[in-house]
Amino acid sequence: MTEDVIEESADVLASPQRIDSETINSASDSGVDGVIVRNANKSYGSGKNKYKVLQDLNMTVKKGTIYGLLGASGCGKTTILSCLVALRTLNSGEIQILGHELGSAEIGIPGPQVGYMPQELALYGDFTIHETLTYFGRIYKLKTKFVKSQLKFLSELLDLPPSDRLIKTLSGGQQRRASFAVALFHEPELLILDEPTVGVDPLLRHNIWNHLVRQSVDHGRTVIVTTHYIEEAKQANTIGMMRGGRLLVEDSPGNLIRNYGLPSLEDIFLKICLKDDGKSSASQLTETSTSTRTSSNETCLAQITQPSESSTKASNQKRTPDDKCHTVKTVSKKKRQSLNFRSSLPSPRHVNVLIRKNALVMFRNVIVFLASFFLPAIQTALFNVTLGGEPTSVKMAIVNEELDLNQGRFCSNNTMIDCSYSMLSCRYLQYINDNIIQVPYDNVTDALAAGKNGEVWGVIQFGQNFTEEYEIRQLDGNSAELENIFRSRINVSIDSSNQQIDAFIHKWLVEAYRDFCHGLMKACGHEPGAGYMPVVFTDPVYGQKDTQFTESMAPGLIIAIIYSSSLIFITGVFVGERQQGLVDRNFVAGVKLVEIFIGHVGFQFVMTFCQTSTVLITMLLIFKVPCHGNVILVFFISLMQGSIGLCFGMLIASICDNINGALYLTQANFLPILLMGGICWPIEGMPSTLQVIARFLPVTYGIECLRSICSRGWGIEMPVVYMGFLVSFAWIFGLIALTLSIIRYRKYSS
Ligand SMILES: Nc1ncnc2c1ncn2[C@@H]1O[C@H](COP(=O)(O)OP(=O)(O)OP(=O)(O)O)[C@@H](O)[C@H]1O
Repeated sequence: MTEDVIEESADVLASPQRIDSETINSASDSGVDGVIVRNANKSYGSGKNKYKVLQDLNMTVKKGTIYGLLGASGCGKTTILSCLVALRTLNSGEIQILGHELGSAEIGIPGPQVGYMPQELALYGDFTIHETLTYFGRIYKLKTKFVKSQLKFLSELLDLPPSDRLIKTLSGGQQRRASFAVALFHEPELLILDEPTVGVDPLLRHNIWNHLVRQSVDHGRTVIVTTHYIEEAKQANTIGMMRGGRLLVEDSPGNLIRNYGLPSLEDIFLKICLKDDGKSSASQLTETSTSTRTSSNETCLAQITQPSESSTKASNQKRTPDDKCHTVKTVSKKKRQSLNFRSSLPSPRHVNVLIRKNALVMFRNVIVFLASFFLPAIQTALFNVTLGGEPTSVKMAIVNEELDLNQGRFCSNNTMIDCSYSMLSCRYLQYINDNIIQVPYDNVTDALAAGKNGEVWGVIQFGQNFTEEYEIRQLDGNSAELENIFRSRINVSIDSSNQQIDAFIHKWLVEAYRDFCHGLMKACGHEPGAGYMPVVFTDPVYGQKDTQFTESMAPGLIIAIIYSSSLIFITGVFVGERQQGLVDRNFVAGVKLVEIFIGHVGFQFVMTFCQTSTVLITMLLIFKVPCHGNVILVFFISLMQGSIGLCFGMLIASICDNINGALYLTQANFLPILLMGGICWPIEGMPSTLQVIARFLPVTYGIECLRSICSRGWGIEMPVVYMGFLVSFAWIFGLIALTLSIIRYRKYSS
């Protein structure tokens, strides 16, 4: 979400369906300023798969009371609770909390005014209980002393294990109690608890309910609680019974028992459900709900006067809620706008707490931490060690038909120094690189068969009178006959299944011929270069002759490694948080989604900074890959490309709801970049349409920029270099804007 909830409230205020001020005032005047839900409708899915979960639901919770929401599994309890804490929005209908429309800046929901316990754990498994509460304490801006006393109090109340135990090591029941402690911890005005007593033994359940009653009676706090243990809900002031997204009845337990003449709430619920089954007309339903609502309002009014005089006094002294509401309601429009604007800005304190949290989560996962820190450097080292080296021990079959021992034609070692034109085949073979192992074969047929069997990489063949034919060809020059040209050739046949080896054999044999010519001309007193082809590669414009493969690949590899490391880690972390409900819990605690975004990107940026440093140290200092340009520019363009990876990772994480989908998209994103970004193959070698697409990839300009700095030594004044920086900036800002829009859209369309 780009702006916080408070800003969202502006939309809600403008909604034509908002509760009119008369309703607000009358509700407020009569003391009904806890939670009011009117005509709530909510659907999931779209098109044919769209189905209604809440149907014209009305709910009235008086301030300072406990409201027990009962209903079968899947009837929509969690959905309405998540709407109350602003995790989801209604399709239509109104919600008022503590006298204000949900989302308005004054009520602090999401934020410190609400304590929310979701059904799932939604706690950081690698945190201890103490760290968990301290983390939320910082989010709520609580004093250390208060945090300590609450930790002690809640540990006793909820029978929590020692506070230095990691959440992930607790039993299911203990984890739920720790989650409950987080909801109670900051003593919020409104408690929204989704099945808090699941997995809790009867004695503890009793304590929990006692605590909730004290919270409502002594402190005037409002509690909405769902439970599957119907009978324990008797301790609530009001019970709402839900079925199929509708509230069938809403009344005090006493009234329900009296009116239905049944001893247990379970029997009453059954009876109401049976009655509901029998009803067919919608008007009957409306009638029931209206009458029960009226009686509920009366009961709650009676109950709100129940607290003892002393406790009421105490609570009034503490905060006089109505006064507070009144004061806030009269805030001027200008002040409200400035409040909205200020609240929409990310809070540096929240961002700081989130970054520290992310660091702690990372350090607790030692393997992930080490991997994210050292993996890029290890990949770089691997690249340098494995790539670029020349192949060795490449076997080539030699079929030399010049050899004939009977005629004294054999190879001797001193053929390289004299000018005699004898056994030139042997002379040439001595110039061949040692990387080639020469395996003699008697005839071409056997040699080719060995090549086909994979025993050799190719065949080098000389004709019977190679030396004589070679000499004639030299003497005849331009008038050499075609037959003579054929016989004076060195025939080479290579297994081209491996392009790299093919290219190396090709290069070595051509080099050997150049050296052979050079040696022969020199020995005969001629100009050494006379026998060689006249195309000469003089000093290169940039780089050096025979630029190493690693050197030419390095810019692309540096960026690919930094980009992909940043992308993968941030995607995994953020999707994981979302899947575990941690993002939702933070959001309800008042953390804006933009702060969560900054928290992740901020922390991962530090990691990207370290990764960029280790990759460049490995590449430039350890493996001494030459860099002719400014190293600071090299560092910054690499860091920016890593930042694009971070932002792309956040974009993927904001789209995907599960790790598998995120991994798939990460992979799908990485491969085109590797193939089309000019890392593996020059863009100039691609079809023209692909060249255009390649230019739109996030790394293409960055790689070109880095290559120009490293290999050409260019500075920021060169268009290729500054374009690399500008395009990277544009990608970063574009991705941030897109991600924040998606986060905002996805939340408010859920
Ligand atoms: N995000 C979602 N997308 C689609 N359907 C959903 C979503 N969340 C809930 N539902 C469906 O909406 C219905 C109501 O779900 P909800 O979680 O509100 O029920 P519940 O009363 O809280 O159930 P339980 O008591 O089992 O927790 C269920 O059929 C559920 O499958």
